Amino acid sequence: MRRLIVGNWKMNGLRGAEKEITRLGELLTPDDRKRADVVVCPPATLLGCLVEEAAAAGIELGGQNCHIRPSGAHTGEVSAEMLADAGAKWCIVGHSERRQDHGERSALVRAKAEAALRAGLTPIICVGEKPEDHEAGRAEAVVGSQIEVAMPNIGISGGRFVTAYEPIWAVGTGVVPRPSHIEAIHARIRKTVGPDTPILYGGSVKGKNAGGILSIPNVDGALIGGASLKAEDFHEIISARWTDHG
Ligand SMILES: O=C(CO)COP(=O)(O)O
Repeated sequence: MRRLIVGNWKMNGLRGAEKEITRLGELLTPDDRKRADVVVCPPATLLGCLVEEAAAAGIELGGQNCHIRPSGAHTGEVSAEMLADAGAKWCIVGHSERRQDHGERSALVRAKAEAALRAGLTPIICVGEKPEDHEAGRAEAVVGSQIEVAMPNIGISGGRFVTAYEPIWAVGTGVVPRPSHIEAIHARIRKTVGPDTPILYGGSVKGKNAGGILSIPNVDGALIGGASLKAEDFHEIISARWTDHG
């Protein structure tokens, strides 16, 4: 089965980043393209600059966040319509850095996912437990309730969405959960989202561990931070060998 590999550049990238996209396009082999769909989510300021290079490289673009309204008096915000207008096809919502830094809760994340759907974008809904929840053995319960609340109304624009499990203690730390942990949480998410919604894993995915992670049952792709910034590193992940779990 094809995997979905998404790069989240976070607050990184200035003009000139086009060359990373072009380089990635050069690195992707026909076999890579057969095995994976590739999406890059740069800062909103770069979307317009990267559109041509991304199209030439066969890569889709996404936003990293959106407002719940299409337009209006919301200083400093970017709407899903604006992201779509700038060339995005996807939008990350509910990333743990937004939940932590901006107090976003799952009900707001759901409203953002629905706004993305109304704008014709595919939302990538992030969930994941804090270190203290993990240590207390509450990961499954916490993630289960996050996804139950954040899941959009299926009736909106066909309702296609993607989920991403990113345990906060694994984001940017170099620590990766045991495969059995990832498997258990993905199985819990699957129960809520059903068989057709891709579930990505995110948190310290690198070229070296990507094949193993992408071989875990119910891991349909990966959401990558640091290792998506350089085309070579990102390509190492996309070209990793995984085994299908049917
Ligand atoms: O937050 C992430 C992707 O959204 C994961 O970040 P890292 O890959 O840098 O751990």
